[in-house]
Amino acid sequence: MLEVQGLRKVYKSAGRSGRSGQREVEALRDLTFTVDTGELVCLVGPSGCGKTTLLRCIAGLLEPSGGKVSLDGREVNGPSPGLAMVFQEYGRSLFPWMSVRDNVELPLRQKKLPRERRVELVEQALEAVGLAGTESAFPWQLSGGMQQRVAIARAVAYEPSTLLMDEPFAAVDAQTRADLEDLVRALWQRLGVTVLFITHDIDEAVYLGQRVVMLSSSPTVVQDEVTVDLPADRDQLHTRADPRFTALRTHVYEQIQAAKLGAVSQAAPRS
Ligand SMILES: Nc1ncnc2c1ncn2[C@@H]1O[C@H](COP(=O)(O)OP(=O)(O)OP(=O)(O)O)[C@@H](O)[C@H]1O
Repeated sequence: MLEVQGLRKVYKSAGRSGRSGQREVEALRDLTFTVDTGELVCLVGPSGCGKTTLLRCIAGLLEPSGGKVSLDGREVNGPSPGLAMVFQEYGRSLFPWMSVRDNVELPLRQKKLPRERRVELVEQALEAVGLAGTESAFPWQLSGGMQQRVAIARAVAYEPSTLLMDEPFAAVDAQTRADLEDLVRALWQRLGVTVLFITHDIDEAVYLGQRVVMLSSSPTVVQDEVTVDLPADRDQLHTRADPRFTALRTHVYEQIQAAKLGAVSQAAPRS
C-alpha cells in the first residue's frame, strides 16, 4: 500500500533577494491520497502542477518539506527496493550499448540475485510484454513501442510491490499507445502489482484506472477523485464507447478545467 500524507514540497534556491536571500517555489501544498495494495490508480493534473515533484518524493529521490510517504507500512527515506519506475523517455532510460537482455537484467544484478534466477526473471518478463526472442537485440534496433516494452519488462522483472509509471506512453503513436495501455492492464491483472500511473491524458486515465485522482494547479492539493465503475474487462473499442466512460471523462475534464481556474467543485459524475 502506498500512502501519501500531507505531502508538501517547497523548492528553495538562491535568486531574487528576499529577506532570506532565497527564492521559494511551493510546488506541493498538501497532498493526501492512498493507493491500496493491488490497486491501479491514475493521477492527472494540469501541466506544471507538480506531478514530477510528487513522483520524485514517492521514489525517495527528493526530500519532502513536510508530510510523509509510506510504502507497505515503511516510511520512504530513499530509494525503496519495493518500487520500480517506468519513465516517459524510454530512449534515455535504456542503455543503447547494452542488449535487451542486459538492460532488463541490470537492476537484478544490483539486487544481487543469483545468475539462474536472473535468467529466469528476464525470460519471464520479456515473454510477459510480448518480446520473447528479442534478447540479443539492441534498443536502437527496436521501434519506440518495443523499447517502452523493454522498459516495462525491466520494471516487472524487478518484482516490485509497486510500479510508478510517469507518462510512459506520451512519446509513442496512438495505435502503439492503445496496445501498451492494454499491456499495462493485462500485466497488472496478472501480477497483482500496485500501480500509480501518471498521465496528462484524461481518456487514458479513465480507461486504465480503477480510480482517478485529480490534482489542482500548483501549489498542489488533491482536487477530486473518482472511482471508475467500468467493468474490469476493458477493451479499446467497447469501453471507450460505453456511455459511463463518457460521463466519467466529462467529470474528470471539468475538474481539470476547474483546477486550472483554481476552483474546487464537489459535483459527482452524472450516471
Ligand atoms: N528544482 C526546482 N527548483 C525550483 N522550482 C522547481 C524545481 N523543480 C520544479 N519546480 C517548480 O515546481 C512546480 C512543479 O513542477 P513539476 O516539474 O513537478 O510539475 P509537473 O506537473 O511534472 O510539470 P509538467 O506537467 O509540465 O511535466 C513548477 O512551478 C516548477 O517550476
